[in-house]
Amino acid sequence: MADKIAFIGAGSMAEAIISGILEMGVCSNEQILVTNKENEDRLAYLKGTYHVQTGQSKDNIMQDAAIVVLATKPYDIKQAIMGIKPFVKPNQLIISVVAGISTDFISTLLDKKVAVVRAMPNTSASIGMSATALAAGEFALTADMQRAKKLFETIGTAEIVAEADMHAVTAVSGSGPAYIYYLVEAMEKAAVRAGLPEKVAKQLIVQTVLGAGEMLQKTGESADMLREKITSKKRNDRSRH
Ligand SMILES: NC(=O)C1=CN([C@@H]2O[C@H](COP(=O)(O)OP(=O)(O)OC[C@H]3O[C@@H](n4cnc5c(N)ncnc54)[C@H](OP(=O)(O)O)[C@@H]3O)[C@@H](O)[C@H]2O)C=CC1
Ligand SMILES: O=C(O)[C@@H]1CCC=N1
Repeated sequence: MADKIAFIGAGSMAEAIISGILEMGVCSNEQILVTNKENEDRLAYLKGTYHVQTGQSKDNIMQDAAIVVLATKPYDIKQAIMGIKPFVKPNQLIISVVAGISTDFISTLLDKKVAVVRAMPNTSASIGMSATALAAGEFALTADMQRAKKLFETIGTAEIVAEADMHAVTAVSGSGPAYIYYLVEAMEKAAVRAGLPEKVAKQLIVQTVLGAGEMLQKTGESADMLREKITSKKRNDRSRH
């Protein structure tokens, strides 16, 4: 894929996708263009770290982009769309990763029959391990969905779902890594409290999380079956199977 990709929003999610697609060699650094609202330090950081093109001119950022990724917080999306609206071209593919914002809302604001795809990746995109769900907007054709799917498959897995399911996806896999990190934080604190050196505790916990994830994937066994193999019953409990 040699398309130029413009990012409207330069936060955690934009960085995770940028880092992932560069790592996977989807496109070159110069083919990634990034803008934000006002934070120049953030753009300088992204330019310095990933050697991507950055700037505040929405016109320049949008000019040759084949794909435009909307990556602002939900409460900023209206202003962000109004900022790029004059520069959106009919052949551009708009991909929004913004939680809770429908493709209809975006299309209505753009007031153009341009393809809009809603995506819900997660921050593991930065290491090529995102679980992404995609939903088609009214003007997104099968070819647009395939293009979006191909892009997100370079940074993990990608599933096409009904747009009505996107709220559930956001809770499950979009926010999913946070549940795991929260669990790890608690395990680390408990391990140190129980006397383990912090470094040893971290190593044991990370490997445990990795191993459990791989067990779920490789054995195909259900989570409750796998859990039961660990949570030994009392000696006289015969309900074990
Ligand atoms: N973080 C995550 O794990 C995931 C996030 N998402 C979704 O991705 C979106 C972005 O989240 P996240 O990256 O965490 O948020 P951040 O707050 O880290 O980044 C938001 C970015 O949007 C920019 N922005 C705000 N207003 C405008 C504007 N008018 N024009 C251009 N850029 C603008 C901000 O710029 P400035 O700093 O200058 O204000 C900032 O760069 C959210 O909608 C979220 O729901 C989806 C999946 C996972
Ligand atoms: O806080 C948010 O907006 C997002 C949704 C998915 C993960 N975090």
